[in-house]
Amino acid sequence: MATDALSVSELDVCYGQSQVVHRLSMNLQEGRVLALLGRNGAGKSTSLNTFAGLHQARAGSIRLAGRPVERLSPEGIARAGMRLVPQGRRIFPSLTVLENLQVAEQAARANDDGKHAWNLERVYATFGRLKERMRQRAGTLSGGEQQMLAIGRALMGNPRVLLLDEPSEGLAPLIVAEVAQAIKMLKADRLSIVLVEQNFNLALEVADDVVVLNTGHVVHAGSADAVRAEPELATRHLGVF
Ligand SMILES: Nc1ncnc2c1ncn2[C@@H]1O[C@H](COP(=O)(O)OP(=O)(O)OP(=O)(O)O)[C@@H](O)[C@H]1O
Repeated sequence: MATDALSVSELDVCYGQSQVVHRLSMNLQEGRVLALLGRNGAGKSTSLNTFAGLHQARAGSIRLAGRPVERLSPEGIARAGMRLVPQGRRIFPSLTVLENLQVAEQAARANDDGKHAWNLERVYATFGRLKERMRQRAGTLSGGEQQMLAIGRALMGNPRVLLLDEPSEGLAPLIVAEVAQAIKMLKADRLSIVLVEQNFNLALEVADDVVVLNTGHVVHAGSADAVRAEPELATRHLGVF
């Protein structure tokens, strides 16, 4: 059987004495999108940040294409092929679109193996809007364009796994549809994606697999098809939908 792109096993994460993720296990197969859902405070961002090395897990393992990464630094994990697009996007607002992408490119090339599957041209081909706006300061882009730029920056590092933390946050419905399109394109490119979302409809539109967290515990895991057929499987844990 093929090795999973990302395999998380029995992960415990704490802030001080307070445990916020309990024995989280999940597997992401290559070229698939796994939606990690849950109410506010369920532990979704904490989980994603732990995968990316920003928090140390108290216990458990995180394997990227079979390789344990839970002891690596965030930079080491990024180099190994897993990139986080954080909540709030964190682009450089005073730099242009092009400069933002170039900074990401330089950081990636300083320590890679010479293979550049993603480059400026390919990012522009994927997100035409970024090409149109390449001389514009990133801080003046719309929310949706900033999200595309944040994803573009991550792609410049040639990830095999992308971690997307609430990409639709604060975006108008039309723009959310563009984000959904972008995620589908990346999936068609065989990227493997963990998507944290409050937007249930967006998540179900693009996901293959669904994991629902409630106060840091997995309360549902299964195929997105099953949730599409019976939304109640997930919605009863999500409250607001
Ligand atoms: N730096 C921190 N120190 C202490 N507790 C934290 C910290 N960050 C988050 N928490 C707590 O950990 C729990 C999980 O938070 P987390 O941000 O992972 O949830 P989430 O599911 O991503 O929710 P949201 O959608 O609101 O971002 C919450 O109870 C939160 O208050």
